[in-house]
Amino acid sequence: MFDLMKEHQLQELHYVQSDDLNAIVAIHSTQLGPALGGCRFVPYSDPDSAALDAARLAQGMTYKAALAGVPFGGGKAVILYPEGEFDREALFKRFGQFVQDLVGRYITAVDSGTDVQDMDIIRGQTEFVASSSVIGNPSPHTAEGVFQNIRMILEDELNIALDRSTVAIQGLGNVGYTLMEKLIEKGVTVIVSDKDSEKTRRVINEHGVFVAPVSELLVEPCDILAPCGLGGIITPDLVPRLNCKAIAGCANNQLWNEETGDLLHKREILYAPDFVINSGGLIYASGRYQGFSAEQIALNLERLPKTLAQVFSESHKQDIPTNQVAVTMAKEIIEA
Ligand SMILES: NC(=O)c1ccc[n+]([C@@H]2O[C@H](COP(=O)([O-])OP(=O)(O)OC[C@H]3O[C@@H](n4cnc5c(N)ncnc54)[C@H](O)[C@@H]3O)[C@@H](O)[C@H]2O)c1
Repeated sequence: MFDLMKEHQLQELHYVQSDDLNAIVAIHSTQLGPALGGCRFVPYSDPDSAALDAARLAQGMTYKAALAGVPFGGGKAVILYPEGEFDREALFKRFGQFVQDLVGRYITAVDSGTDVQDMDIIRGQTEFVASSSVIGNPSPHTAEGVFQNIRMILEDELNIALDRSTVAIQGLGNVGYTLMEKLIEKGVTVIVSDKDSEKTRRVINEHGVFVAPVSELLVEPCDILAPCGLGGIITPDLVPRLNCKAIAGCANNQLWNEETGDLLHKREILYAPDFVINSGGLIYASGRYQGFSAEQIALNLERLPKTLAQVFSESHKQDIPTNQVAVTMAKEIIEA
């Protein structure tokens, strides 16, 4: 446990074990404000993998908040999937009490496997929750941020018009599906894939897009590969087989490790660090939590491609990988 905290520079790591709930909250930093981050509810092979995921995601949230200019730190919660039948309402009620016990050092929100109805249950137990059915789903804002960044990469970095470009999207969930719709609307050729065949059937029927097999999507020839499923999918072994010019998607922690960023840099594949481009949902949720107007939130969202352009510019200038540049920029903001 302490090794994990040291490796990911965690400020705090909280566990709860009860009949209704086994969960972990990782707080990476509260330097810029309370740690804000989603509550993930997906199956893990074992509790250690869940804790590792929470730690990595919390660290990413700190960098994301710093670069998005929001006054929050980074945290993440993971609820371990119960074996067999379970009472979802009781589980999220107990989780809400767990969040309340942290008295505001951690603020929760939706993430993979949770929805705004779950957040409403949590809200019954604590005020420290930045999502609800009234606030709505942050995912469309994440999708809009990723779309604006993809547009910037195509037009400014790759010199390719949107309607002459091809984007391959892995994962047609809350964000990936909306991103696909936005790209299609602008005339982009879209290739998609999802492990859930119901979702791919739906997009074939509704949009007639090309669906690649799950095992092939990452190596499909395209201008931009947009990972929108889970993290850790860009591995060192995959890099030599990639057929894209840039990688820009919403999934958190896309790179297997830091070295993967070096390999992408050497292959001249432009990597848009996930925590730089997927903060639209955070900007929205934190803005609503602070009582900002829709106009103010929209203005904050517009800044995202400028931040990414700054990361690319430093990476070109210093000849270092974009992931390293982005972490350095985030740390400078936090330290300042
Ligand atoms: N929702 C947000 O606002 C938001 C914000 C920031 C980051 N993210 C991150 O973006 C990613 C997607 O978020 P979401 O809310 O759309 O999740 P989601 O659970 O709604 O969708 C993920 C989709 O990806 C598919 N998938 C997973 N692995 C796959 C694979 N290997 N190949 C093909 N399909 C695969 C799943 O079947 C699912 O349809 C997650 O990593 C999440 O942490 C989301």
